[in-house]
Amino acid sequence: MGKNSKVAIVGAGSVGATIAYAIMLRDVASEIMMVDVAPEVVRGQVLDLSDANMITSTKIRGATSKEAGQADVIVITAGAKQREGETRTQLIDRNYKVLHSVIGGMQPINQEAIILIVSNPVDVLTHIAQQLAGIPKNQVVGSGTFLDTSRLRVLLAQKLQVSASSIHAFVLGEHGDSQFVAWSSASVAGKPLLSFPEFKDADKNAIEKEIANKAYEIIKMKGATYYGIGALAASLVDCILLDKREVRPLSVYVESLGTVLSAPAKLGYDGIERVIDIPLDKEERTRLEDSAASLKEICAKYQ
Ligand SMILES: NC(=O)C1=CN([C@@H]2O[C@H](COP(=O)(O)OP(=O)(O)OC[C@H]3O[C@@H](n4cnc5c(N)ncnc54)[C@H](O)[C@@H]3O)[C@@H](O)[C@H]2O)C=CC1
Ligand SMILES: CC(=O)C(=O)O
Repeated sequence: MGKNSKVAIVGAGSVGATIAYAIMLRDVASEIMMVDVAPEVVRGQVLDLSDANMITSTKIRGATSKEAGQADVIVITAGAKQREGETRTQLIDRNYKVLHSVIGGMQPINQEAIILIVSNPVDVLTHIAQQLAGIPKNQVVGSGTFLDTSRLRVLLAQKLQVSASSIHAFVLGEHGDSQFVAWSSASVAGKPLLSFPEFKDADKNAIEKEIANKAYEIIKMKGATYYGIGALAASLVDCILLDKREVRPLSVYVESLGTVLSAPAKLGYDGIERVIDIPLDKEERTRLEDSAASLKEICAKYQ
């Protein structure tokens, strides 16, 4: 743990609190500051989370937006969540306003900070945050399709009976309905995934649908998703604070497509240090371009 590794979490709802909890259990931050427009929620979450302080050194407290703007890592989870059947992009009008007020309230933001956007629609909000934050673009990143990729690897791991971390496969594009699986580059130990006998008759479309629908399914059953993103976002915070340079599918600006969407990117202390141009076949390239076009159309309304 760094001596002064301060994390701010703006939005102390289910996702914000779960990320805070996962960061505390990893013991990688010296302090977590929680911020929300609802002061009672912050007080309640801080009291509850502080009960874990016997087994973690990460201190937790409520803070102002200005204090949050001076953190090393600022995680934004503020805003509306999907209701049953609602898409992520349908949240844009509400969450654009929230993002505007969150970023405005933190100004001037620490020039060295890394901002991690989690609120949805995450790719569009990351693009907007890159324009509003006043810090270099590569220091503003979204959690993107990291969650979908985890869902995919867990499912593939069950089919292959290997650990999910031994599978190299990415969900790319939008963290949303136009996402796709980069099957042509998926592998285990360098062997193409689709050449394994377990995948000989696999219905790739059905797997893609299952991954893309998982959030809708969970929301239908319990109203929200937060454990998966909590664990994964905490691992991204860890990756930044410890300069791990892991390659993760994150919402980043892709120069060749002129927009923000998920691509494999190297994440470390300085934020996004490199975006990797993953090999895609013709169909996957078309799906990436289609995903970019749909995101650009939404972003254009908020320039
Ligand atoms: N990127 C991803 O993979 C995932 C993203 N999400 C997204 O995370 C967001 C949060 O979801 P939940 O925590 O379940 O919602 P929630 O309703 O439990 O919490 C949202 C919190 O944001 C706060 N808030 C609203 N406006 C604010 C402002 N201007 N400043 C500070 N706080 C403000 C609310 O008071 C509330 O406490 C949603 O947009 C959801 O779609 C959720 C799961 C996965
Ligand atoms: C809500 C959301 O974005 C997810 O669980 O994928």
